[in-house]
Amino acid sequence: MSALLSPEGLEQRLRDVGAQRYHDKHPFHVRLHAGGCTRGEVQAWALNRYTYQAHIPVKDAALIARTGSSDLRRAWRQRLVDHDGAEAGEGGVERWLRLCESLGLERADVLAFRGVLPATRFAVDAYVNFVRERSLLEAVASSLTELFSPTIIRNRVAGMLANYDFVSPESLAYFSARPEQARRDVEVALAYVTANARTPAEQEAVIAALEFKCDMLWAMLDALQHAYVEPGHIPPGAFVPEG
Ligand SMILES: O=C(O)c1cc(C(=O)O)c2c(n1)C(=O)C(=O)c1cc(C(=O)O)[nH]c1-2
Repeated sequence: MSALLSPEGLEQRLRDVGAQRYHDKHPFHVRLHAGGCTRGEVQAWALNRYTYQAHIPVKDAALIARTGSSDLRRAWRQRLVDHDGAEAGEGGVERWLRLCESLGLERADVLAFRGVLPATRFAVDAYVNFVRERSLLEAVASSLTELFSPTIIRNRVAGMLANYDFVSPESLAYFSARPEQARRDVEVALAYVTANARTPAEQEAVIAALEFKCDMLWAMLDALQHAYVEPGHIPPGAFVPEG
């Protein structure tokens, strides 16, 4: 039986999970950021990642529906505004669609999830179901990959702007707001987790939830790598790059 960790000790264990398993280390991301991807591979990444983006507010709404705490609902609802916008035509999901369009994808195809890899759908569904079905503590903890997202986003934007002539600061506008939003999201989630994981078993469940989330993000990139890079087996019905 493990000992009860201090809040700082728990945070350190969570940071260790990211250091070992976060998707910044995945070969597909390394290739994407270093300029090694073809335009078709970048399109496939953006198209598949749209599935994740579109379901983030679905899982956040599911989490809000599960809590009896006004404080948690009030803090968490900002995420819905960030992704869905305060008005139609605003917000992160819309900005991700514009990124896809700027890469030459048809908006209607992206919105319909046309050509998305089966493994992307399964991974994203697993995340939404995790947040619906596991304890509220685990659901909150699973968002904590955002501890690590500001660094990968900074590296991605710098790398993609330096290496691809078909990418512009406007096309990457999605990422401008994210580091600050992630910092605020993490503050809420980390405070919740450290206050509510009060037994060694609860702390282990929090750590396992973050491992699950890292695995899910990793699996999405494994699917992209397998389909579009090595060995290049595109599943039936999935997006086929031109040329
Ligand atoms: O670009 C990235 O690598 C990255 C990673 C993550 C993440 O770690 O889950 C998120 C995002 N971006 C992101 O933009 C985002 O809105 C987001 C929400 C969440 C979440 O689990 O609630 N993760 C992430």
